Amino acid sequence: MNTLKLDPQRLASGKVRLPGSKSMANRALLLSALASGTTRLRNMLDSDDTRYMRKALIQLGVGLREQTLDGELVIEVDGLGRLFQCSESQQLHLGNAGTAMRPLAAALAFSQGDYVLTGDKRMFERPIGPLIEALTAMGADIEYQQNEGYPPLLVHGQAFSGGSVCIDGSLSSQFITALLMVLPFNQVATHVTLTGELVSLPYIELTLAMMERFGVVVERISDREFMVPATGGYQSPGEFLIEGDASSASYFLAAAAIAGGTVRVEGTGQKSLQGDIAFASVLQQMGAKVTWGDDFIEVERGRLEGGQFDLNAIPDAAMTIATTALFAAGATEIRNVYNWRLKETDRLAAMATELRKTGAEVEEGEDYLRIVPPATIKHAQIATYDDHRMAMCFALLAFAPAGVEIEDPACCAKTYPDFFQDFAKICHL
Ligand SMILES: O=C(O)C1=C[C@@H](OP(=O)(O)O)[C@@H](O)[C@H](O)C1
Ligand SMILES: C=C(OP(=O)(O)O)C(=O)O
Repeated sequence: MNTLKLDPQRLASGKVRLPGSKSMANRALLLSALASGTTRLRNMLDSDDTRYMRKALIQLGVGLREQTLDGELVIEVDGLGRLFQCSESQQLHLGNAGTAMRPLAAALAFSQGDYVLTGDKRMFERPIGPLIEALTAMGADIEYQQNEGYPPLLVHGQAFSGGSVCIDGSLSSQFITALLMVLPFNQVATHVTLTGELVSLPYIELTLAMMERFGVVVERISDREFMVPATGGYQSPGEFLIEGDASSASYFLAAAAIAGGTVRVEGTGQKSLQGDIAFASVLQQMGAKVTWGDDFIEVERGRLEGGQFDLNAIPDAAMTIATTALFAAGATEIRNVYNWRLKETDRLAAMATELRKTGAEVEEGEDYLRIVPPATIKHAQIATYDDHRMAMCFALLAFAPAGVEIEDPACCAKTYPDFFQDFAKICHL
């Protein structure tokens, strides 16, 4: 087992230019592939999740050209101006990338051809049933190859039928995102009704904002009803800049809040389309000092106090609050995060187990964690469960008196291959 030992650090300070947002990168790749015209995607993230998407698009016949300019990855995508059409059946391996599996399942359901969508073992445990039900109601023909409701999938491309659909958004917003992104290709405008207790709402806003940049304006009839116009597809905006990843920003901002001095992340800011910038507001509520710019966020240390936070809107950055809680006075309760259980690992169980190794007292509920920090954070060897965010959020224990050891640090490649190099740059003895 490869482990990374982080010796105890005294101070966090410096600037970090963030890698591109995974959520924006995979949406932008797919929208560009389907749009009419060529799109130049700036600040592309180069990580496992975006590589799965890129590779799949190439297999589906999309022309992608890569260039690195001053360290920035730029990808030019020759849009098809239609859905996919493959004469031979294609097997797409999508790793554990939810943002590739869900949107591609929807796009391929109404493309021509037969497709197998497969991935890592964990992907076979992550539900997709509510999306497949909605697609099927619109005419799709999709078979589950192993277990009902889960990938791998066998998709026989079909034409759309009908102009209205309901979709359950209580397990993942990605189902709604996936459905919305394919619907402009329907022959008629589609009335979409969202059912269930909705989760991760800012990601739906991100989808709508990005569809708009590609020429499709979805009408909001109410909080739960949308009308997606039948535009025949998307128009390339020419160039699209992928913002710095706001979830990745959370590790650096939390480091400053815990250890001081001042850390600035660049590439995202108060005008961001990403919901995870709200992480900085949670740090502020805990006592950190936050300064917002249009393209940066800066945090200075404050006296951190725990509290009760409903973090349903920012499930990814919420994991960073769980490790920050070890450095706060009093208990922290992270509420309304049931779908942590459906992600790279069962994050509620994994988080509770690993936090306890530090001496913290942790209560794990069905959809919450209550964390009481220990008097002194103990040295621990942290298991990471092939979950990039477990590896990255526990790096904060470098600011504990005895440091930390992180198992399999390379799993951070899912969204941030250079994370530990960048983290080392803001750590000071
Ligand atoms: O749409 C997206 O880009 C994402 C939505 C969220 O998933 P859920 O909607 O399943 O919570 C988030 O956790 C994931 O990392 C990215
Ligand atoms: C939940 C995550 O990934 P995915 O896009 O695979 O759902 C994540 O990045 O934390």
